[in-house]
Amino acid sequence: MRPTDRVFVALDMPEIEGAKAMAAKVTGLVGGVKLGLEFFMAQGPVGIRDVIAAGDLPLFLDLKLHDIPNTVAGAVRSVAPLAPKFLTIHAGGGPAMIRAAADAAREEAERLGLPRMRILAVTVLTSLSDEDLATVGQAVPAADQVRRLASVAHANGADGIVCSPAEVPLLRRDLPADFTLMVPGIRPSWAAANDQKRVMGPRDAVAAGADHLVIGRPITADDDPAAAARRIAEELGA
Ligand SMILES: O=c1ccn([C@@H]2O[C@H](COP(=O)(O)O)[C@@H](O)[C@H]2O)c(=O)[nH]1
Repeated sequence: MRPTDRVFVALDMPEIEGAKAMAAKVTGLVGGVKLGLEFFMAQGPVGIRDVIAAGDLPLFLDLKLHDIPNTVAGAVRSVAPLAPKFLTIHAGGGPAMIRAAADAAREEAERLGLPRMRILAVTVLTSLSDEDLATVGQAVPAADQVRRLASVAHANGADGIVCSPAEVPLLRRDLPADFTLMVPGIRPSWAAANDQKRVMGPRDAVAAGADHLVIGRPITADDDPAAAARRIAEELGA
C-alpha cells in the first residue's frame, strides 16, 4: 500500500458541492473519502452517489449503525448498492447485530454482483476518555473495553474495527494481520485536538500498526487543504 492510500479524508459537511470540491483538492494525496452522518443526513444516498461519481476515490461510509440485528441487516442491504469499501456499525450492538451486518454485507454483494463491503465495528469513540467512560457506567479503561469489543467483533464476522491509535499496538498483538484497524483521532503536531481525546500523530499511528487513518479537520479546516494533506503524506513517507 502506498503511504497516501492509508488516509481517508473525513468530509464532515452538509453540502454536495463543498464535499466534491474538497475531494477534488485532495485527490492524489489521500486514499479515499469518508462520508458520515453529517453528509448522509443532509444529502442521503443520492448525494453520496453524486460525490463518488465526481471523483475516483474509494468510499468509506461511516454510518455507525446501532440497532437490533434485523434493522441493521436491512440498513446494510439498503446501502449495498452504493458499493462502499467500508461501512461502520457499533460493536456495542452485540454479537448478533455484528453477525447480522456481516452476513447481510456478504449476501447482498453476491446478489448484486458487487465487491463485498467491509464491515468495521466502532469500539470506543476517540472523543471519549477513561473518565467519560466511567461517567456512563463503564468503569474500565478505554483500552480494555476496546480490546473486549474488538474480540467480539472479530468472533462475529466483522472485517475490522475502528479504534484510537493508542490501542493499536495492543490490538495488533491480539488480532490477525488481515483484520483492518481503521484509526481516527489522528493529529499531526501542528493541528488542534478539537473534541478528540485519544490522539496520536499520523506517522506514529502507522508505525504502531494502523492500516488506515481517518483524518478530517487537520485537512479540511486548514486554509490550504491540499498543502495539509501533502504534509501528512510526506510525514507518512510519500
Ligand atoms: O471513534 C471514532 C469514530 C469515528 N470518528 C470519525 O472520524 C472523523 C475524525 O474527524 P477529525 O476532524 O479528524 O476529528 C470524524 O468524521 C468522526 O465522525 C472519530 O473521530 N472517532
